[in-house]
Amino acid sequence: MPQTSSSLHLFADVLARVHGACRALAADFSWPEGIDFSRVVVEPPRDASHGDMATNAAMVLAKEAKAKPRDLAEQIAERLRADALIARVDVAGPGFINLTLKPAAWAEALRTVLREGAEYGRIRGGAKVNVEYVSANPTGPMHVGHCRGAVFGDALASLLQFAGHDVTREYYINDAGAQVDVLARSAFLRYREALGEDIGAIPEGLYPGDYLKPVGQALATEHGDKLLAMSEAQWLPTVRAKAIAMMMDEIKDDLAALNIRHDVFFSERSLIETGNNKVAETIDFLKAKGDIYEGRLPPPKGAPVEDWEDREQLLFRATAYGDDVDRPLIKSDGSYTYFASDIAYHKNKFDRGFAEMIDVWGADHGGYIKRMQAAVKATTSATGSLDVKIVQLVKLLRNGEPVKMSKRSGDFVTLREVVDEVGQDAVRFMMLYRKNDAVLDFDLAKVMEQSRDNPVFYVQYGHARGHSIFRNARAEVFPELPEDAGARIAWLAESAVGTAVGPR
Ligand SMILES: NC(=[NH2+])NCCC[C@H](N)C(=O)O
Repeated sequence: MPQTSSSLHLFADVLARVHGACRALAADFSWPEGIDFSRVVVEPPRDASHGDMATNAAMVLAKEAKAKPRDLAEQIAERLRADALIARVDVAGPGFINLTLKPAAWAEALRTVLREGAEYGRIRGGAKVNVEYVSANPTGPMHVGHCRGAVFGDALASLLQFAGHDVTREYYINDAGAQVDVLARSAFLRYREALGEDIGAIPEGLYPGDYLKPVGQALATEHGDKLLAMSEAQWLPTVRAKAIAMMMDEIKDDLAALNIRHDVFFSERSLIETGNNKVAETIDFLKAKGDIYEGRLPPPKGAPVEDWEDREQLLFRATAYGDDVDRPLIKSDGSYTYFASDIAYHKNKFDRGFAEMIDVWGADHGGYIKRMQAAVKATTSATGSLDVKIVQLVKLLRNGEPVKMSKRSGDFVTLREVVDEVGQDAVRFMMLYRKNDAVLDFDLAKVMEQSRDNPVFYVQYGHARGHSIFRNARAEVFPELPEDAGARIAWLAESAVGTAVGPR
């Protein structure tokens, strides 16, 4: 993505200075060509008393620079000490470098924020980005796990959009696998129930939730008892289509309750339409490139692998693109693997103009990342990129106790139940409260409390306190500080705020 920031972030600025120091050393000491500086980071130090920022530069570059991390750190530190922005440089531990900036650097950063106002953070010349998130299977209402991916993906898309990218929010509907046939059979049972039959307990292996009752009723209204006379092969496509449509309507409603709206809903089934089979096309495309072969997979070494079969089969050469094993494309029953369709799907995104793709997936998809990235590399000749964000599980609690399943869904607590109970804002806030890759505790009782243990309340409290700071400033320090927010920002940008934040 373009990096032409109008207001270089202070951390990015300091990182550029660290890179500069390393590049100068590379020239002076003739380090080998092509050293990868991308692992160098500048972050807040773990302990604030160590300074404003810390960098791992010496630690990650030492090997290639053929120096001891500690010695290299001293050399980098020496150069950074000459930097006008930096007040103090300390080498710590095995070779960390701690930096303290001059107060003027922070004051200038604040002034930039004030000057740019609501435009702060935008870039020029954004890219077309596709963010795929939620993509929950259309087999029932969404649960709290989906909720986290939904909010995270939506916030990420909004952020990219604000920054200046041309963002498309997309949902992949998995409407082609075995699970939607199970959905159809479950709905058919509810249809018989709606016609007055006593269906007894829902058999093992079918979806038990009450949410399929309306589907059964709708089918009965639409078809009367006509479907009863048909064979399963005859009624299944009709029942499946109806059930999927009704599930998707429900999912869209649930998402709307969180103020989430996707631009594109992409059907997996549309990829394998007769006469327009994108999966077959993609397989041919990869075959022509030499990325597909007939072969046998070695038995998995560690834990059992779900799709391993000891047979000669069609394989994608994923190992040529960074994956651990080659991957099956066609199952023993002749149908495509989930992965085969997904390759065609991502190729389709690329063909629609999205070289930048981001997928937000649930915690159970961790093992699937490498193969999908390999496929994107292969189908786009490495001109497209796929970034995958995994969202970890949410532990739903009430006063510290795990919340049990709900009746409506048959097993899980639905997203709707949670939103209805605590409201959209609290849900959205809590879903972003921890990093996406850390497990999250979400206590339904706590988010309603008026206490400092409740982060939702605490942020609102912080907002109120922020206003009282301006009120006090006006009363005691700057009587001329405007009350109107816009005028206040303009005044602060022009004022001697540098002296106000610096040491006196
Ligand atoms: N392109 C993808 N594979 N997206 C993720 C799909 C997630 C899948 N439907 C699930 O519910 O687990």
